[in-house]
Amino acid sequence: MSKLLLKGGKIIDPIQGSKAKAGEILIVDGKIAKLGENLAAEDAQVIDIEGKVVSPGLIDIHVHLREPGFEHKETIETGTKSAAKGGFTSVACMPNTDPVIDNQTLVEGLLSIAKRDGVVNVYPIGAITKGSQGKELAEIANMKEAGIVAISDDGHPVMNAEMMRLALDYSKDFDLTIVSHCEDKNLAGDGVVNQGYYSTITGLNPISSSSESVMVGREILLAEEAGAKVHIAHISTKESVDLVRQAKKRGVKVTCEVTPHHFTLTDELITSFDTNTKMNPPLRSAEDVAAIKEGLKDGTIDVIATDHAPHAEEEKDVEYNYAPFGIVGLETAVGLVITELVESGILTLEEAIAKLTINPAQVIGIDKGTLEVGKDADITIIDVDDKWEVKTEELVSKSKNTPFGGYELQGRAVMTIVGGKIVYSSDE
Ligand SMILES: NC(=O)N[C@@H](CC(=O)O)C(=O)O
Ligand SMILES: [Zn+2]
Ligand SMILES: [Zn+2]
Repeated sequence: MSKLLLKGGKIIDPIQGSKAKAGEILIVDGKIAKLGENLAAEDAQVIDIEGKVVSPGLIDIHVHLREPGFEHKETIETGTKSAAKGGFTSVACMPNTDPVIDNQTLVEGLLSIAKRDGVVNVYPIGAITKGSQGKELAEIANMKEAGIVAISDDGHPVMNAEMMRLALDYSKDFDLTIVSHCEDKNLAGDGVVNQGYYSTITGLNPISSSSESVMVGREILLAEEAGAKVHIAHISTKESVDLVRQAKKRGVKVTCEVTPHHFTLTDELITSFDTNTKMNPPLRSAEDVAAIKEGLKDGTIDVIATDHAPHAEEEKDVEYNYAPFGIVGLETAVGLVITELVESGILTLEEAIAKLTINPAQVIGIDKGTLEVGKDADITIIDVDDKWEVKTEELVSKSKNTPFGGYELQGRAVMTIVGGKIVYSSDE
C-alpha cells in the first residue's frame, strides 16, 4: 500500500463547499482516502504544504497536443509535461492532428501513446466530420467506444448547418458533447486580427465579431431544436457572451469556455506586429474583454480552457499574415486566472477553481474534478501568493509561442499529483 499525507494546506473543493475546509488529505493507493484534521500519519509519506491551497486536479478541456503528425510543435510527452507544470492533471486533446482523429483506430493509437508517454490523464476528442472537412460524419459511435469524451472539428467550423444538425442529433444518442469552434468562414475571410481601430491603423485584415457570434447563435438554435448539448469553444466577443446568457435563461443545454488570453489581453497588442498575438479567435476589444469578465462573474462562462496551441519558432517567425494562429497556454493559465480574475475581485478563488475543475469535468462527462473520498487522487497544490515572472525559455512545452514573456504574475501550481503520484513539483 502506498500512502501520502498532505498536511497544513487549505482545501478548496467547490462541490463539497465548506465540508472540505479541513486541512489534511490522506491518499491511499492513488485514491482520496480521508479529509480531515490531525489525520494519523501512520506509515504515510508526509508532505508539508503549509499555507498552500489544495485544489482538485485542474482540467483543461481544450488542448492541442499535436501528436500524431506535428511532433515538431509538441508531443503527448512534452504537452502533458507542460500541463503538469501548469497544474493540470487532465487534458482533453483536439483532433486536428495529421491524420485528423476521426476513427476508432486513431483514437486507440492516441490512447496507447498517452498511456506510454503521458504524465497526466489524456482524454481524446474525436472529429465531428471525416478529416474535419465538414462533408460527412466521422465514425462517432466507434470513437465513443474507443474512449472519446466529446466531438469537435476545432480549427474549423462545421459550415454546413445541416451537417451540424445531424451531428447534434447523433451526439444525443451517444451522450457526447459537441465542442464548436464558432467561425463563419465567409465572414472571417482572410482576416488575421479583430476588426476595429487597431486593424485600421495596422492595415491588418480584419475578422469581424459577427464571424463568431452568428455561429454561436446558430449552434444555440440548432442545439435547442435538437435538445442536444453544445459547448462553445474559446468565446471572445460581447455578442457571443450575451447569446449564451439568453440561451441559458431559456434552458438551452449550452456551455462555454474562455481562454486566459481572451480575458487578459486586448487587440491593442497587435500594434507590436508580434505573431504571438495572432490566434483564432483574435484578441478582441477592451469592451469585449469587459463583457467576458462579466460573463465569468455571472456564470454565463462555465469553463476556463487554455486552447494551448503550440507552433514552432520558425513557423511563427514570419510576416504577420503568414504566421499560424495560436499560442501556448498551459503554463501561464493559473497565474493569469489568479492575477486577472481573483486578485482583481472578479471571481472568488473557489469560483475560479470550479471553472478549472468540476465545470470542465461535467462538460465532457468525466468522473473527475472533486476531492471527494473514493475519487482518484488528482490534486493540484497552488501557491496563490507567489509572484513570478514568465520566462519563455523556461517553458517545458516544446513550443515557446507566448505573448506573456516577461509578464509578472501572481499564483502558480507548486505540485501536481495524478492518481496519487507526484508528476510535478517546483522543488525539483
Ligand atoms: N486557436 C488557434 O489559434 N489555433 C488552433 C486551432 C483552434 O483552436 O481553432 C491550432 O490548432 O493551432
Ligand atoms: Zn478553435
Ligand atoms: Zn483549439
